[in-house]
Amino acid sequence: MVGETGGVRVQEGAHVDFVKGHGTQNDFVLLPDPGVALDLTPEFVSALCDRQRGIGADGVLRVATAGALRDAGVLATVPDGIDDNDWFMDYRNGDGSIAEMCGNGVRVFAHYLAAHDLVAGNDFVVGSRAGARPVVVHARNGTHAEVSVSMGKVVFGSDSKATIGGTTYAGVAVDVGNPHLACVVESMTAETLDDIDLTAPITYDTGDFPAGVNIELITAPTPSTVDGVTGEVQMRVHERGVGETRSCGTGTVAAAAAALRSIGRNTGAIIVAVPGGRITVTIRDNDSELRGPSILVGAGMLNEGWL
Ligand SMILES: N[C@@H](CCC[C@H](N)C(=O)O)C(=O)O
Repeated sequence: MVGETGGVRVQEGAHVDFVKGHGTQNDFVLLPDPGVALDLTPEFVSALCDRQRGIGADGVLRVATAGALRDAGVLATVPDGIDDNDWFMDYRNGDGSIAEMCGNGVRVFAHYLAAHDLVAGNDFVVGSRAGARPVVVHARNGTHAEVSVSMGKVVFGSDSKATIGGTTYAGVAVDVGNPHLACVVESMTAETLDDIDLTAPITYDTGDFPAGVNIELITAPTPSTVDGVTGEVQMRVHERGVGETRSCGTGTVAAAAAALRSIGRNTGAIIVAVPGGRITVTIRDNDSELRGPSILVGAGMLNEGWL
């Protein structure tokens, strides 16, 4: 038997719990759904993420194991490197579209798992459509955590460009499991970056990015004052499927790699300052790492028929 809760078909008698969290103010609604009872239609996800008629968020993270998602037909197969019993971040953008990976989301997801004793220890794998993402929860309580994520190898593509509100920015395609156009703008200052209108119309080369793209505008790196860190940049982002967000974890990895490349380096650590906070990204030859905060804001239950 199924009933309707907020427009979502669920087993009768079930209700829909949610948790709200954010990583550097990139915010998410987490839906614990171990039985994969929820049908995350684009209509439902976009209503839930709507800041007037829903809970409000940049994206949705369904919490279920990889095997359960496959058995329910949400995943065609479990990606390599992920076990059936691993928790899998089933990520949706605010417009309801599916994305391969979310770097801020995976930190919040890992914090939620650890805070709810759903994993043994602080060092475990989170599954994503881009593959396994090993995480370490360094310090946490039920509200705050510091989490690092191994984000895999960063792959550069071709040079490309985007036009935002009539101004064209040159950048480079960067694959961090999802697609990015990272534009390091030598002449840009923190102030001129602030002044850019990211609600203005945006065009990019759809030949380079047939599945859409996340676009980062980045200042040139300045030397860091933090020990062992190569440099610092400021970044703003326009996310595929969302619009401007106050942070994008995969975007900070793309930005750090592009910033290092702009000073002739392939590896190093960069602090990326975004409107929502600061993230440390380390780029290595065959791997990258994102380290930053997670905050679990609160929890609640969706009222039946809210949608
Ligand atoms: N905010 C995320 C990225 C979410 C996915 C992105 N919008 C896409 O469509 O690729 C992050 O923190 O990485």
